[in-house]
Amino acid sequence: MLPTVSPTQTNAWKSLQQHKDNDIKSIKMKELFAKDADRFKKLSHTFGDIVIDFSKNIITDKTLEILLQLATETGVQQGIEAMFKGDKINATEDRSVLHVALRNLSGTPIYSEGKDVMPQVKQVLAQMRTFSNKVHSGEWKGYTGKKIKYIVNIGIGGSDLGPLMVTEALKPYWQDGMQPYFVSNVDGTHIAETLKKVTPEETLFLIASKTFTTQETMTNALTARAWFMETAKDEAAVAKHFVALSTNEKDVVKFGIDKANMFEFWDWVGGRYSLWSAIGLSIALTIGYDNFELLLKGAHETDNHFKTTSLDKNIPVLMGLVGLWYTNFFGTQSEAILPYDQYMHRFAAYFQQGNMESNGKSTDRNGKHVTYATGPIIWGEPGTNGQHAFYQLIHQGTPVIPCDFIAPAISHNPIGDHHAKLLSNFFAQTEALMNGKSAEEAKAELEKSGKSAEEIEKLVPFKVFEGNRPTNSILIKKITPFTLGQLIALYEHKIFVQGVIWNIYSFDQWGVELGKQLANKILPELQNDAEVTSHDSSTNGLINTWKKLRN
Ligand SMILES: O=P(O)(O)OC[C@H]1O[C@H](O)[C@@H](O)[C@@H](O)[C@@H]1O
Repeated sequence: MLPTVSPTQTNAWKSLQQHKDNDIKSIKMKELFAKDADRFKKLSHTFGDIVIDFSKNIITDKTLEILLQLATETGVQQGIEAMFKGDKINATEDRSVLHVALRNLSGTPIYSEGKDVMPQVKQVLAQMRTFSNKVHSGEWKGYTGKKIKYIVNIGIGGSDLGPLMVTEALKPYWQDGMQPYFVSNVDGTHIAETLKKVTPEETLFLIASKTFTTQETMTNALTARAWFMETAKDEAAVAKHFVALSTNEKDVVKFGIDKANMFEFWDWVGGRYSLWSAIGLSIALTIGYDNFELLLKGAHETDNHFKTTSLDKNIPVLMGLVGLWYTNFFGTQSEAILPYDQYMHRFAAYFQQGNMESNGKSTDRNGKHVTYATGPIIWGEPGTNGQHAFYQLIHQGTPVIPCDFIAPAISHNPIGDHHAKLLSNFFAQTEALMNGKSAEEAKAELEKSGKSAEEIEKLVPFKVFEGNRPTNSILIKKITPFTLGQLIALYEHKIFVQGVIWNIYSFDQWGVELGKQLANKILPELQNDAEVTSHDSSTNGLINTWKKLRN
């Protein structure tokens, strides 16, 4: 089970507060670099083809030592063991948390409630392999005998963001002739625009929903089915074009999808951790099953590292601790994820759910309201686009925003000097964020411009960059299915580590459930023109105004 230690009650927490006030408050990272030529060597870690550099953080040896003490005092090691041995660490839903089993291709058993889950995991993987291969070879045919060309994944949240992010990130691995689309929004525009691009004879719809009850997904699925039937006419054709990825066999069958066309997963797979499960079928169909398996293998490599490496060398543990240092001791509220890789343009959006749905909690594992900050706001866009949009605030704004810079060493598109230019920006940004620009430097620069002394004096304050803004740099040899799997799992476990320390439950999402219930309550009130009076005056007013406007 997970420990229930309140982090603020630990000795380490108090030491960290004192350390921040006494040793760190006025420290500048650039001084730390000036003092220690080996800082990069000491604070960067190599994990296969990934190098992660923590050195541009406002940390010293002592900071790390106390942060590690915090991890020990709050039972991070015990938490890791509890997850891997299938304890019901998602206690509010009474479930194990075993996404690590989905990528365990090692042959060792993993247990949930005393039962080895690996046979069923392997069975579904085999089903996914056979199915993907049949689709790619053309053995699986549409109802008119045509080969499947389009994959439309209908799902939302965890049943959408992961496969969407991964298929985009791995576009160079797309199988010839396969085109995936992802429909998530209940806004009819999403499905309507997608259906314009596909043909009923050549499209496979994957209805992806863990619960198979999510309003958006069910609505889009019914619309897709009706659109398909307009052309196909024959109910029997549905079986060739609709498959379900779900834990809920009963509702899948009720929807009209044959049990044989269902790819199962289990309640110990959280939605936002499910891309490794049957939910990844769109990935396997897009990049080929073998590449999907490499993605799993990469993640498994991270799982092994996470499970067996001592805390001081454990990369997800360090990622978690360094992040938490700013959240709890510098009062930062957000973290930016900035991939310098256009293919990874949905990576930040993916971890927005991954992180914010997991650690956006304010009740601790003792049922008490927390007295400290928990999960940060996650956001980000690819570099260099972000540089021309929001980096201004990161450089000179009032909030401090710790950033993760991610870049591949080798581009999939080595055109001219594009990649060197991209990477020059990647390196320059973290350097500039760390060094900043002093008034003297700004003045010296302005003096070269031929401006008058008075003009220079006026401009200097605007040209000053405080610097000392923290960044992690993650350099990856190349974005491949394997390295992407490694990277995603590093972030997943970082979130877990922070959740354990914050003494919260990272694997439920009661905050999302409320919205689902409320929308269902209002829907019937929208079906007629009668005036609505059952809500507050704002909600009534808005509903009644809408009723007038729509006519
Ligand atoms: O796969 P489902 O069951 O359709 O859920 C889709 C999403 O619904 C809610 O928003 C949450 O529970 C998410 O965690 C989940 O990913």
